[in-house]
Amino acid sequence: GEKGVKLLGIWYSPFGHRARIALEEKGVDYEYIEEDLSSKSELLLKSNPIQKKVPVLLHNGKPICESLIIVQYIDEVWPGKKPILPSDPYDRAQALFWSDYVDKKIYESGMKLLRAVGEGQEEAKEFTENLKNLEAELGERKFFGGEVFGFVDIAMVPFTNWFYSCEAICGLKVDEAVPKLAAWANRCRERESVAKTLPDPKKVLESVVDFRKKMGIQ
Ligand SMILES: N[C@@H](CCC(=O)N[C@@H](CSO)C(=O)NCC(=O)O)C(=O)O
Repeated sequence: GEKGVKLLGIWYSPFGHRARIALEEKGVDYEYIEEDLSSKSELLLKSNPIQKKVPVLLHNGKPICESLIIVQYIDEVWPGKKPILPSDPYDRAQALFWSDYVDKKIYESGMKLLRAVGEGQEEAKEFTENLKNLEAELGERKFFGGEVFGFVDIAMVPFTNWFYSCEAICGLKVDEAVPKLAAWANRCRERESVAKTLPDPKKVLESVVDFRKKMGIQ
């Protein structure tokens, strides 16, 4: 296996899951290091002094920060099998557009929903609309990469772990709202790289409930 590959992460972070799924897809041996964000390690502060966030990939002692940049780096350093980003410039641009969409629209509206006070109907509506745009982009394809489980698939699949919490907290039935996207999520979750990386959605719900309690959200 590859010497000197470490990933700093935190168990619940969809951003860290992206990097782990990419490493697993490429068959790269790596050491996973769980971070404690309540008292950040020297290694994290030294490796990512600007953002002080996880994930951080350490490759031969050199840090790479930001999850989508880490995935792109992994794709370039271990090109071998299973390309993650398309080689065609136009397809690449579309992949970067939709992964950015996940980062901005899906993540932010999803977080607003998980933090919603009361029924969260407005937040659920916005989150659902954003999911519908993704579903339209997927269309009838197997993956966002077409036949290939690629960059946008890796960018988005960790956030499907929030669907269970969305239903528990505000009754949003994602598989009814976006059935084709829900089917895509199930296809992805059958992959070993995803199955061994994503935590149990019930455990994620516990941490969301715990977070809401800490924030005094009813
Ligand atoms: N754009 C970045 C986001 C990483 C992030 O928010 N990481 C969080 C943990 S997951 O919610 C984090 O490290 N937070 C620590 C802090 O904000 O102090 C990426 O894609 O890697």
